[in-house]
Order: sequence, then structure tokens, then C-alpha cells
Amino acid sequence: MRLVGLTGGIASGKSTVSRHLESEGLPVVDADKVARVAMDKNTWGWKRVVAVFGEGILREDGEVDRARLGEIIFNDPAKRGLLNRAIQPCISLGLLYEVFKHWIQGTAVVIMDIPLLIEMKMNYLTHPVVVVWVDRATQEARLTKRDNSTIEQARARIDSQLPLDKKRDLADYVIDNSGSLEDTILQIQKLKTLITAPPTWKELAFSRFGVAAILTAAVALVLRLR
Ligand SMILES: CC(C)(COP(=O)(O)OP(=O)(O)OC[C@H]1O[C@@H](n2cnc3c(N)ncnc32)[C@H](O)[C@@H]1O)[C@@H](O)C(=O)NCCC(=O)NCCS
Ligand SMILES: Nc1ncnc2c1ncn2[C@@H]1O[C@H](COP(=O)(O)OP(=O)(O)OP(=O)(O)O)[C@@H](O)[C@H]1O
Repeated sequence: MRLVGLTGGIASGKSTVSRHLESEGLPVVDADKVARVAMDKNTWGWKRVVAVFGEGILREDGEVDRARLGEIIFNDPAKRGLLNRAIQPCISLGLLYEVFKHWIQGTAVVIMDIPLLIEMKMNYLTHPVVVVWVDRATQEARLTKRDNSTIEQARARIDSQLPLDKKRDLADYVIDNSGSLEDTILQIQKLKTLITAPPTWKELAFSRFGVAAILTAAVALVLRLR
């Protein structure tokens, strides 16, 4: 199975790219969605977050107050580190579960839309690593517009991630989303051709048929050698 890592900075356009790929029939695992489920009331993640931030972080209905938590962690690196340590193991497990479901179904290509792919060192598990890049001024403008936030709030969020230029340096494929949507769609089409190319031997070996074949061969070998 081919796991394509799709990452970038906040509001650089990851969802725009993944939505387009999904509309063309490619399955997408969205880490922001997985992270939300991982923090639902009374889950393991919720308990870990409440253990760190206290019950004061909850709304009246018992769910985590995301706006308040965001205000805290995007303005305080130490608190952000605490949240990351509490919730990221739960996110990783959630992502693993999503990948496993696709693996069982025999899906050939899965787009892993993970904002913190490189920060969480998951880039080593995906190939190719695709970085959706924008210039800083465009990123700030799009983020303030989308979230209806101030420039200070937008900058705090942008600066809480690895600089986008560094992510671009670590990419196997870069989508420059600073221009028009049409421009980006052309780049997505080229990416689609690349990632839907026939599987490599390594990918075949890790497919469910590959693993079944290797296990069968191993069992046969062990039985012969006895
Ligand atoms: C702090 C929270 C509650 C704020 O929620 P909110 O609904 O306002 O934002 P949302 O979840 O939609 O995230 C928006 C974007 O913020 C960025 N972001 C989220 N968490 C982090 C983080 N810990 N560090 C840096 N950037 C982050 C991502 O680019 C993400 O796409 C939420 O982002 C969260 O639970 N973060 C921790 C989980 C996490 O690491 N998520 C990223 C998935 S890999
Ligand atoms: N090429 C483009 N031209 C104009 N607007 C764009 C373009 N690409 C994305 N946008 C807009 O910029 C905003 C951010 O895009 P998007 O939500 O896809 O980013 P993201 O990287 O998924 O963000 P997040 O990290 O918060 O999940 C959205 O409002 C989107 O409509």
C-alpha cells in the first residue's frame, strides 16, 4: 500500500488539495478529524488532556473547549508541548487504525493529510512526502480571512509549527499554492499521475496479498526444514 504524506503549514491549502484528490476518487485520512475524535468526551485522549489542563478546560457539556485550548497552546510553547505529549499518542493510534482499515480493504493509495507530519516524524512512514507551500504573506492573509482572526492570532498559529520553508526542503514533491486555484489544480493533476503509478516491489510486499504470500512462504519453509 502506498501512503502519501500530505502536509504543509496552517492554511497553506492542504484541505483544498486533499478535497480535490478525494473528488478524483483517492481516499484521504484527515489527521485533524482523527485528532478531534481522539479528544471526544470520556475517551482516553480526553482524559489525558483533562489530567494536564484540568476540568477548567471543559465546556458545560463536558467536551473540551477547543477555542480556549487553542488560545492557550498557540501562545505558550511549554503548554503546547504538554498538549502534544498528551494527545499525539492517541492521534498516532487513530491514524494507525485508519491505515489498517484501508490495508484490510486492499486500498492501493491513501492520502495521509497530516498538518504535523514532519513535526511528529511520520514523514519517514510515508512516500512521497508532499508539501503544500505558500508564501508567508498569502498564508497570513488566507488564515485571517478563513478564521476571521487577528493578524497576531494568525502569526501565533503559524509560528507554532516548523517553518514552512524547512518543510519544503524536506519534501519529495512541492505544490506551490500561492497562486490561483487553477494553477494549483494543474500541479495536483501532475501529482495524481505520480502517485497512481504502478506499485513498486516494496509496496507490493507490504500489500495484504504480499504479506499473506510472504507468511505462507515462511510457514512452508519452516515446515520443510523440520
Ligand atoms: C488546540 C486545538 C484544540 C484547537 O482546535 P481548533 O478547532 O481551533 O483547530 P483545528 O483542530 O481545526 O486545527 C487547525 C490547525 O491548527 C494546527 N495545529 C493544531 N494543533 C497543533 C499543534 N499542537 N501544534 C501546531 N499546530 C497545530 C494545524 O495546522 C491544524 O490544521 C486543536 O488544534 C488540537 O487539539 N490540537 C492538538 C492536536 C494536534 O496535534 N492536531 C494536529 C493533527 S496532526
Ligand atoms: N489557491 C488558492 N487561492 C485562494 N484561496 C485559497 C487557495 N487555496 C486555499 N485557499 C483558501 O485558503 C484557506 C486555507 O486553505 P485550507 O483550509 O485548504 O488550508 P489547510 O492547510 O487545510 O488549513 P489547516 O492547517 O487549518 O487545516 C481556505 O479558506 C481556502 O479556501
